[in-house]
Amino acid sequence: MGGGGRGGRNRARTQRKHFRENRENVWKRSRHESSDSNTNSGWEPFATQNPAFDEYYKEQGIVSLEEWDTFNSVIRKPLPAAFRVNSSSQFCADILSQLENDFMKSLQTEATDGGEVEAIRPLPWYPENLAWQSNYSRMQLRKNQTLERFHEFLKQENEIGNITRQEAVSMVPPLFLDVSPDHFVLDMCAAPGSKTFQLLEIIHRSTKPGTLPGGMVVANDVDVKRCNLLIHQTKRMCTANLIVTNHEAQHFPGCCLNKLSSDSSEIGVVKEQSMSQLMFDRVLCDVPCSGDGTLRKAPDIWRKWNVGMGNGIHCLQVQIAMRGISLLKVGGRMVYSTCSMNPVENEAVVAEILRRCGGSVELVDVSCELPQLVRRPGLKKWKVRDKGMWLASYKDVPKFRRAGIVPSMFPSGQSATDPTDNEQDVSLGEKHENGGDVNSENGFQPTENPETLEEVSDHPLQRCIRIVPHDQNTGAFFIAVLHKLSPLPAIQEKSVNLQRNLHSNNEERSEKLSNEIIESPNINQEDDTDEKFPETASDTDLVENEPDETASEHDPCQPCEENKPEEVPGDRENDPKKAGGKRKLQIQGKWKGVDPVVFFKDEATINSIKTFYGVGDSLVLNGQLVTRNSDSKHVKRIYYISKSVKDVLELNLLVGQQLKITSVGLKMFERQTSREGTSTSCAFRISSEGLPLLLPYITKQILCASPVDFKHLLQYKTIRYADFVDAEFGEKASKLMLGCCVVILKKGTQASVDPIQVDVSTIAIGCWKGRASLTVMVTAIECQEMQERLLMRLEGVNGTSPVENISSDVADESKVEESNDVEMNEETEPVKMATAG
Ligand SMILES: C[S@@+](CC[C@H](N)C(=O)[O-])C[C@H]1O[C@@H](n2cnc3c(N)ncnc32)[C@H](O)[C@@H]1O
Repeated sequence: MGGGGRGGRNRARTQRKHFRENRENVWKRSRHESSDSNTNSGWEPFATQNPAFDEYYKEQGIVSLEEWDTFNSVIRKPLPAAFRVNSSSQFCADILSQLENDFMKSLQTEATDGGEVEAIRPLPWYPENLAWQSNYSRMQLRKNQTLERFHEFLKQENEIGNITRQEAVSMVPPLFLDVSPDHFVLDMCAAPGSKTFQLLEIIHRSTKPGTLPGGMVVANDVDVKRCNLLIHQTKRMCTANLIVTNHEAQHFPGCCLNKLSSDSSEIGVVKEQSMSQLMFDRVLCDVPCSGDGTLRKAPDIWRKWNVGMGNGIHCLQVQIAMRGISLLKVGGRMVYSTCSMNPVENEAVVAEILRRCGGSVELVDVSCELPQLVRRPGLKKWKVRDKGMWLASYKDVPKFRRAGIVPSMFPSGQSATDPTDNEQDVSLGEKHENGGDVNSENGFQPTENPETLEEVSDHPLQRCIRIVPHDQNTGAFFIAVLHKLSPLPAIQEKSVNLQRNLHSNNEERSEKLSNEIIESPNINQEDDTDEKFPETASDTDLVENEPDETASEHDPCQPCEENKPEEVPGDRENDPKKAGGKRKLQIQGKWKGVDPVVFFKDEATINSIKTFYGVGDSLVLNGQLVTRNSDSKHVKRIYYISKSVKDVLELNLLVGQQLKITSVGLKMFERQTSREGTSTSCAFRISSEGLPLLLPYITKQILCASPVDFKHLLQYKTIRYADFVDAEFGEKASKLMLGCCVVILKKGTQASVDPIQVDVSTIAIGCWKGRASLTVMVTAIECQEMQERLLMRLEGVNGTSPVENISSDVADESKVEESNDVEMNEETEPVKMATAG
């Protein structure tokens, strides 16, 4: 528990609108143009012709000419809908059983009339049958009435966080990352967050109730609005092991603690710092790209596609990947991936990483991993196209184009000024085929005829993975797995030192900061998810961009990318010296646009919470609670963070808040008020996200209800004490303290007097104990979900439907109170109370 599918709250509607606009749903715009939703024919609402695309990819040989027609027809068909069951959800087994025993059969009969094609099936390469693909596109699911029940199921479970809808091939990179629950993982370009969610599922996969994994995920994206999408997406996971940051990935801070700062007690945060540098066991580098692998999902790309898209983003991709490698621990694994088919964005970037890293990084042969995933080897030769010309080597690039077309785009990666320089890297490629073994003895020789002589890389690029749409009815994807064998070469070290100096400067600044201020979420609900072709972005909020340790002064990629540190004009508050003193910083935090968050250490409040709910010392609260308000008397929400996140936040403080954190922590407590007044002893209620983690530690304000009474609570939301079927339960409830309490569903033979025991199957809800009645405090959708799950479990036990009996037990519905005596007082995230009826 603590991580696992209970979110999807009040922002869902706004965010859904947001999602409707994005690439996932782009086929939908064509509704008026297409009348047939049940077949794949008649699905060409967008112009899906682009001669430049055909010419480019035919020449690059990404598929053989014999396959071209099949490839060409499949990429014009809508993408089948795919989704994944959240392995850390409490209801994972129930959902899998529902898919296998109900939907697999019923959809087959209803939708395909017993036809041969499976309506839904598990993806054979995904572990434990967790990922599924339907034979229908998302739009078909929406429009076809016979599929309505299944569509509703997908929507509800997705909103709750029990499943995640995600393109099948997009699930591949996190699998190759080989993540363990104790890993520190960096997701460099993370929004909108489908892979982050998947990483969190893996991190949380074997977590026991009331515990948290040792690892954590830092999910970063340069785009603030997309960060908000990411935050919304990952909220469904209810995790305390995530930090969301907002940086240019190529300048992601290293948070390197120099000696001065580790000895310093002036900022008084931690004397014994467990980390001295932010390094990761795993890095996911799912970079911005031209996105032509998603043509089936986003047919608008047909119209926009041109060769400049891949060429224009190559350098940024190299820089992000190199920053990723530099933040990777020795022995760690990094996955580089794109949803593009273009070798300039794929193999060329991987080859450049290998060149820059010397022998310190190897491209891993993963042919034995996920054996059921159909994949093709990476290319060893390709060409670059620019301004209507095919270029076989850098030498062919006209001088005036050399700012945009750089050597690393070519298989040799060489500028070819000195043929002897190239001996190690390239060979004559006339006779070589992509993916085959290459003899590199010949060395590179400039040629006058690029049509006949091609460069061929001698890096083992065949170890890269290409997934093409017609192999297993998916989108296209590119994946390369890299292993860091040793620290990066000396040139990289030089830049690390430079970076350390900058950190010292930061340290001076941090002396000016008050204790414990960290950056915080500033959840901005502006509605814009336009997942357009990502441009080379610059983070204008970033005032202290570090030098890219991987981009040396002679970085040939410099011309196509603005990567100079940018000072925001007039951004005085980011500089303590200019900001008018300490007080201002305390209020605003370091980063423009993000509210300050503080470690919450108000002992009186923490003790009141512990006493009220009977939480003992076995749950560490001290040091692992954060808020967004430095005035502890007016804190409204208190967030819980894992030990791993705490360590990173402390390090971040010590290094002068290099991380611009937009979200952190699991909302655990919220200030409570009621029209009836509240108990004076505790001002905070337990939030529904925090309940699973807290549940095993609660010994007071907790009751066990019979299935009948539990169901009534979900159904009627508010029940007077005298009206519970189990009178003893009603009486016990009436004797609780006024305020928040927890009701758990009694199991089988369990008697009311038995001590409450919690395990993974325990179902619990937060309630409000009023003067005359008990009211549930969960959202309408959660109530609905829980009722359905309960129904299934109870039906499963007896074979009959005890729920029908339960219904008949409702002697007098008029007894059920309509009123809701709880008043939610939160500013931005009021829990929408389920209302009776
Ligand atoms: C392919 S998408 C990532 C998809 C994401 N990994 C997922 O699975 O949901 C690329 C992302 O990179 C972000 N991006 C673009 N330039 C960036 C940069 N310089 N640093 C960090 N992120 C960047 C974009 O905002 C976009 O969200």
